[in-house]
Amino acid sequence: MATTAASRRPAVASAGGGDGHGHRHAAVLAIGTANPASWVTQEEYVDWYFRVTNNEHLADLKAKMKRICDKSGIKKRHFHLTEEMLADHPDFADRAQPSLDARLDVAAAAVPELAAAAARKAIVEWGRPAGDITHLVVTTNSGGHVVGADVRLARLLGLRPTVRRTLLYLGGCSAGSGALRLAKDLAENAPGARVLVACAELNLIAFRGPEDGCLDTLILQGIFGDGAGAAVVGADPVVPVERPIFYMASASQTTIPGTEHAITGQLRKGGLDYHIAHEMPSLVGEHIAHCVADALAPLGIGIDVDVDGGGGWNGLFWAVHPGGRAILDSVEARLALAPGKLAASRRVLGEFGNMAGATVFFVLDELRCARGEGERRGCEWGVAVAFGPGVTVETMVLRAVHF
Ligand SMILES: CC(C)(COP(=O)(O)OP(=O)(O)OC[C@H]1O[C@@H](n2cnc3c(N)ncnc32)[C@H](O)[C@@H]1OP(=O)(O)O)[C@@H](O)C(=O)NCCC(=O)NCCSC(=O)CC(=O)O
Repeated sequence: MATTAASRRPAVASAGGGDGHGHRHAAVLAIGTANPASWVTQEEYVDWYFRVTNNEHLADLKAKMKRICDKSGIKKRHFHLTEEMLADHPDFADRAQPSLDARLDVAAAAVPELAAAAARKAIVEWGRPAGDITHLVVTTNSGGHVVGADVRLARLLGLRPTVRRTLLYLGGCSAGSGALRLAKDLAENAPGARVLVACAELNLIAFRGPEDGCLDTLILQGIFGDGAGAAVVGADPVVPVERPIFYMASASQTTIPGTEHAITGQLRKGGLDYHIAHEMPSLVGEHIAHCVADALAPLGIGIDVDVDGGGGWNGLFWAVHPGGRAILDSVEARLALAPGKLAASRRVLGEFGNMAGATVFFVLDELRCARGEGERRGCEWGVAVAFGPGVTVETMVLRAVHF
């Protein structure tokens, strides 16, 4: 008989967010997001991109880029990098030029500022003073400094000098989920801890003009956008001030053997040189079921994927990293998810593109606002899944407080 998450509650979970054995689960207590003010519609992007990089003569590549953008499921993307900035830094469009120093100089100020915009919203929602934050976890793919974005962010927010900081660079698109996993561990193991997690991503670190023979440049420039997300994480919420949104029942990481080649990147003189293999959508589709099943099993949630065409997966709500439209399609097809189950991920992809590690905060924010809609209705339990270099799959099992 099929056992679905909808029909069977985990034997080990208690109402207060614990595991029934005195171990308290951390909760996401607040979420904030932010984007740079300037944005380009996906419809206009191809003309914009080939014009500002002085490559309008590359007609074939332009036509291919148009096909990619048309099929991307993206409506607009926000960018810190503007046409004016590119006029001052034409070297950003040519990765043969030594532009890394200039890119890092821009990112040094812009990353903490964008992260602070998201974090301020999270702190306001949290309802307690910034000085009550005990730990700070900051992650970005757009940086390489000491003193880093964590110190600057702590200063911008007025955090205590004793706040315990962790800075994570170059974690790819799974970085935000990895940071949340770390926050969960900190919150559950340090009594009274309140962990601020922040991630800011700027496309300018990897921006480059189109090049013959490097087709993943088009993917990179065609789907990635800028954004920042933040969350406050803590166990044992102080009611009524703190209002949990999602309890974090478990968080796990899997590295898919033999896939190190699939997503690679390196900081080079011309910026972050990032490559994404064509097979990412099928790779994700192939591995998502066992990663999620492995994460659910210890909680006593079983999914029988062989019954009802795999319909058991519909008993969960889903926060899948929208790495690209084809990735969401692949997950939806493999898990036989009902239409609308990935609507939060698709809305975020549509409004902002793939914001790498920051994206998970946007998807969780969408999901908690989507109470009446198909993706959440009736589902107490759900999963957040993100993919990054490794290939890494970060899986977090969540229990929604209001469902
Ligand atoms: C790019 C797409 C929107 C295109 O849509 P479709 O696949 O439906 O359309 P399509 O097959 O006609 O593809 C349009 C054109 O793009 C080309 N194309 C597709 N994927 C490509 C890739 N990865 N590299 C190079 N070219 C690619 C196709 O060959 C085709 O060329 P032609 O038209 O000439 O035949 C989609 O494939 C997509 O969403 N891909 C997922 C992108 C991805 O891997 N994202 C993960 C980012 S990594 C991440 O999130 C984690 C991290 O970075 O850490």
